[in-house]
Amino acid sequence: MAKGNINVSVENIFPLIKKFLYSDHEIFLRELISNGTDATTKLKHLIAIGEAKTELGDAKIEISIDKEAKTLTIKDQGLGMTMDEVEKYINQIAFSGAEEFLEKYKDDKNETGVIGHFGLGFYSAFMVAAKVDIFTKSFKEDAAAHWTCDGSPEYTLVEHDKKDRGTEIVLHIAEDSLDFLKEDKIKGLLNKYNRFNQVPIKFGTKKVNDPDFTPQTTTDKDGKETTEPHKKIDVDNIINNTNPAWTKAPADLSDEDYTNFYRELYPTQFEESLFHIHLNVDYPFNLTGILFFPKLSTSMDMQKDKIQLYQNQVYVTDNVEGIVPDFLQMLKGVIDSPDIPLNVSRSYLQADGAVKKISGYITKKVADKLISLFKNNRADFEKKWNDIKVIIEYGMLSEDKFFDKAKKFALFPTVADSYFTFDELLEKTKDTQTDKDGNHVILYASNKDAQHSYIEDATAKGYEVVVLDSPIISHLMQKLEGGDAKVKFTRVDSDFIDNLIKKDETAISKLSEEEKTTLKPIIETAIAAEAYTVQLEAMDSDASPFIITVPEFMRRMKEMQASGGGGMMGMGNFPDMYNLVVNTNSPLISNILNSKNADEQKHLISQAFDLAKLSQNLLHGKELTSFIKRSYELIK
Ligand SMILES: Nc1ncnc2c1ncn2[C@@H]1O[C@H](COP(=O)(O)OP(=O)(O)OP(=O)(O)O)[C@@H](O)[C@H]1O
Repeated sequence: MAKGNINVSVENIFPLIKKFLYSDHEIFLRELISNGTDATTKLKHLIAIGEAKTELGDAKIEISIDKEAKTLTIKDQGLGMTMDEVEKYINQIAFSGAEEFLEKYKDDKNETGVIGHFGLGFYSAFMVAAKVDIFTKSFKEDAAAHWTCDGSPEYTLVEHDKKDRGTEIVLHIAEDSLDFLKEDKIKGLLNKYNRFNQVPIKFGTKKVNDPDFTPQTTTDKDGKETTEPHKKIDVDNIINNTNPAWTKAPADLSDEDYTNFYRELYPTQFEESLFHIHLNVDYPFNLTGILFFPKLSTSMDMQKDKIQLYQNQVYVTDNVEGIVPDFLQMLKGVIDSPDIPLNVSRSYLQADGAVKKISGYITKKVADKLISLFKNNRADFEKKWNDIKVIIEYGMLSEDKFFDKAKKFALFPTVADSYFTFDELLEKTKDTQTDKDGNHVILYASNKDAQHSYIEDATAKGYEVVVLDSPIISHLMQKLEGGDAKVKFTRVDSDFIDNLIKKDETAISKLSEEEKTTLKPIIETAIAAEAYTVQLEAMDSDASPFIITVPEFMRRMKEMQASGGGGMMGMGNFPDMYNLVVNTNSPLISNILNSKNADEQKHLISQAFDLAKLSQNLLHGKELTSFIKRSYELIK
């Protein structure tokens, strides 16, 4: 028997391991299963190259709980260890690995940047165990070994009579970690970390129909048929799928396989995805995965279902910040890469060259997929546009390379449900919508219903009005305008129709300059205390007498500030600014001007002003009530 001291340079490493990131205690199971998985795949390799003369058999990893003995056992049928190997791998290598890991992170408890925490390895067992036994038998001829350690730096290592190949790790669960003896707890952990593990994991048994049994159907004297119940048998309860879709070649998968995988990944998500992108690269880094464009939904499940990061089919985290570009974090799916350094802080991750390349590769694959969808089936792409536009618009804003590609397929739907790319839109509108100064004006509405009357005026003139309603659209407009000094986006209600796109013809005003000077203060007084700038304009006599407009520049700056930076500082706090455009050619305005009765004048102005407000959805509360009262009076 060998007794020894694990080479301790940190005074006592075990209390430290125990304290390490309290909430992460559960990772011990993932670490031990990973060791068992490595041991199994290593053996498979040795058999394949003829170095191990044994059969792999139905090698699996078995997890079992003994509530009475208070033990949790992880047993594999991998290559096992000889006595010498235990000495080398567990007492020296594993220990120095754990030591190095703790040295790095012991002062880092609050550093949320550490993701994954891979690398603590075998000694993470001491986060939950008061004592650990290892029983191991190598595939080589040597005798089996029994190593035990109770959390002090002392261990014992003796021969053992274990006959079957592989390693059995028995954790004597500590009093403060008894939770890990509960089946549901272990089931939950296996499902979280290991449901796509490369080697099958058995946890208990389950009852299934006996395949060798055919239930008999008998007919009684009344002719009623009864079928006997199916005979049940106990089989291993294998908790994982060792060949998830992302590990297969895209050519071997049908659309249905992808749909099924989406369901497998997010069992509580009933909405299907819009389309998928299969990632598969082995140079200059290794990465596989499948990303799904979800149907946009506000349900909580959707927020919960994030992209999951795996390393060799072992779950690491669903925080992919830094690895997946920000704008694609709304996607769902899986990324698996052994090349992502996981036990490093996030700031390091973002500076890491390989990780940057991964992020760039993902962006490029997504853009390529979108281009092919757009080219191959434009009608379908148009149908999906509403669900994907926020992601694409966000991407165009945040990644210049993506902007260049997406400009070719980003769509601008019109109020009449036609979909144009930006270039098509410019081409379609360049003749009709270029003003006298050569500015090419793109008219848009943010809400088809609320801006209905303005849209009507614009379409009556033969203008195209596009519907742009994403929260970040004002930033994107700014960016698109930046690309061409002559292109200007203008919302349909930002001015009266003739001013939206100024043409050369000047309308003749029915009112003289003198009449205008008289009219303006009358209106200003009647609408006093309101934040409106009165603007007299000669318009078509059939056009509305009063029109409320919201100047484009001020509104857009406010919107940009509200949706995160980009606007002018402090603009977000400015009150809304409105113009009241008075049509001096409207017969009603002549009536107001010619009325000798001040009360009647005020009455007409209030009624027309309220109607203008109503068409901008600005009439609320007390004002709306008195408008309704006044209107009923009129029809009495
Ligand atoms: N179940 C096992 N079967 C065979 N060898 C094992 C087993 N568990 C651990 N070992 C040996 O002990 C070594 C150290 O294990 P440990 O988990 O501490 O580190 P690691 O697996 O090498 O790396 P990581 O830090 O990524 O876990 C392993 O490299 C392996 O050689």
